[in-house]
Amino acid sequence: MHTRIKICGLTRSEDVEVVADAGADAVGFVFYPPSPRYVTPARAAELARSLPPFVSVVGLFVNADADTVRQALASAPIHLLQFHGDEDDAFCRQFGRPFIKAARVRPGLDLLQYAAAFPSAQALLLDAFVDGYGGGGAVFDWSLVPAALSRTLVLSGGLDVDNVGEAIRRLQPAAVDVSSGVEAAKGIKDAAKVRAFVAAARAVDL
Ligand SMILES: O=C(O)c1ccccc1NCC(=O)[C@H](O)[C@H](O)COP(=O)(O)O
Repeated sequence: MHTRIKICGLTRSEDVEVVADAGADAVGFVFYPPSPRYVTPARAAELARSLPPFVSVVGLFVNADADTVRQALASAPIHLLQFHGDEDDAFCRQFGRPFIKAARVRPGLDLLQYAAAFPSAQALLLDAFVDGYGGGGAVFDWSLVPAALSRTLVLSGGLDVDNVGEAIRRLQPAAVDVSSGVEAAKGIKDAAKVRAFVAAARAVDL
């Protein structure tokens, strides 16, 4: 099984190069202005020029209006949309692009019901429930993920070099996603942490 790796919240071209060189499968750009990792779509387009072919670009939104999403799609080479707020399936699918929907996991959230509400999603991204919607560096209780959840999953939330292997072994997600765990500061990736995280995730697949 080959677990895909997404590194999210990139803001610098040197970090884009480090992440691609480390072998990540996707990079995420945060189009949510309150985030310290926020970049404009025009900046994301500049950063994406540093990418080699076959590295996916994920555009992340939180409760954006449809025009904002459309303008981003027109301005940057976004391959996959990620909706991380309170969006519903109809809103997410209107752009005619593949999308992943984030669930902010906490006790009491019925993930089977949540998944059923997003039949159009290519995958569900399971993240911790944190202030500011995401990027919190917090791990949620992985035992809250029902074995019956038969959807393509991206595991996220507080992953780092020390727990990503266990995360993959326990939940066998299609992909893992990380931001804080590979940073020196919010939006500033640490090259050694990036490389160590990718190596730890890849080691499980061997
Ligand atoms: O990264 C952010 O700043 C952010 C802000 C608001 C909504 C979502 C955000 N990030 C979404 C991601 O996909 C993160 O990689 C995910 O939440 C995991 O973050 P972390 O726990 O810091 O690894």
